[in-house]
Amino acid sequence: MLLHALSKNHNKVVGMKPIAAGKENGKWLDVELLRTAGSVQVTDELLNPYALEQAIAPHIAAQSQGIEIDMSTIENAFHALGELADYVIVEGAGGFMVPVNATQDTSDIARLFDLPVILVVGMRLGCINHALLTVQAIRSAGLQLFGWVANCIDPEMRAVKENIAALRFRIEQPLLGTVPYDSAPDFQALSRLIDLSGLDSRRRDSR
Ligand SMILES: Nc1ncnc2c1ncn2[C@@H]1O[C@H](COP(=O)(O)OP(=O)(O)OP(=O)(O)O)[C@@H](O)[C@H]1O
Ligand SMILES: C[C@H](N)[C@H](N)CCCCCC(=O)O
Ligand SMILES: [Mg+2]
Repeated sequence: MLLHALSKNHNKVVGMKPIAAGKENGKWLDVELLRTAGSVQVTDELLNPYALEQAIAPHIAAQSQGIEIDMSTIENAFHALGELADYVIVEGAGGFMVPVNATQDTSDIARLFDLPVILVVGMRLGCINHALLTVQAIRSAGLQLFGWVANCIDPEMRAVKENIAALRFRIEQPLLGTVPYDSAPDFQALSRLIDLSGLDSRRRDSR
């Protein structure tokens, strides 16, 4: 949805999944989704430098395959994608502070490139605490939270509106959109719910 939303104003957008853990039917789903949503075709080596077999924490999945995740491999791929596209959206794995090797975690990927962070909050009981802790972690990593997305992953959740309001009140950065529960999403159509106009003003500000 983010890639489709960006494509409206920018020709060349690409997704990156530095580390994918877990195959489904022989494929890494996030990698397939990102490849389809991007407007620039790139190799899997750039889009997804680390494709791990098991759907478990990446440092454990990597270790079980005798692989060590090396940030310089991710860095090279990211820079190569940056040459090919106007925007690269980098998807994390499992959250903001998930270990990728003995000393580094997913927040280090964002730090390596000083990326503005988009926090996707899976709306369910416990998400307020989870989201606010993540906002604090983003700040203490020295990164900028660009905005957040409310993703309605639980069709049974009670007081969804009130929960979103509670987060809006407590998170300074904008809510970029609310994604409804949808078991067969049309990402292109749903992208109308995402507002990334702040990215362009951010670009203007930095000139
Ligand atoms: N809005 C939604 N409506 C219905 N199901 C959803 C929604 N968002 C996510 N899901 C389902 O929840 C599961 C986990 O979602 P998803 O894979 O997008 O999480 P993720 O945060 O990208 O995970 P990872 O960090 O591993 O990439 C998937 O089965 C997905 O289909
Ligand atoms: C496999 C899964 N979909 C994610 N890619 C990895 C989740 C790792 C979570 C690690 C943890 O916080 O305990
Ligand atoms: Mg994902």
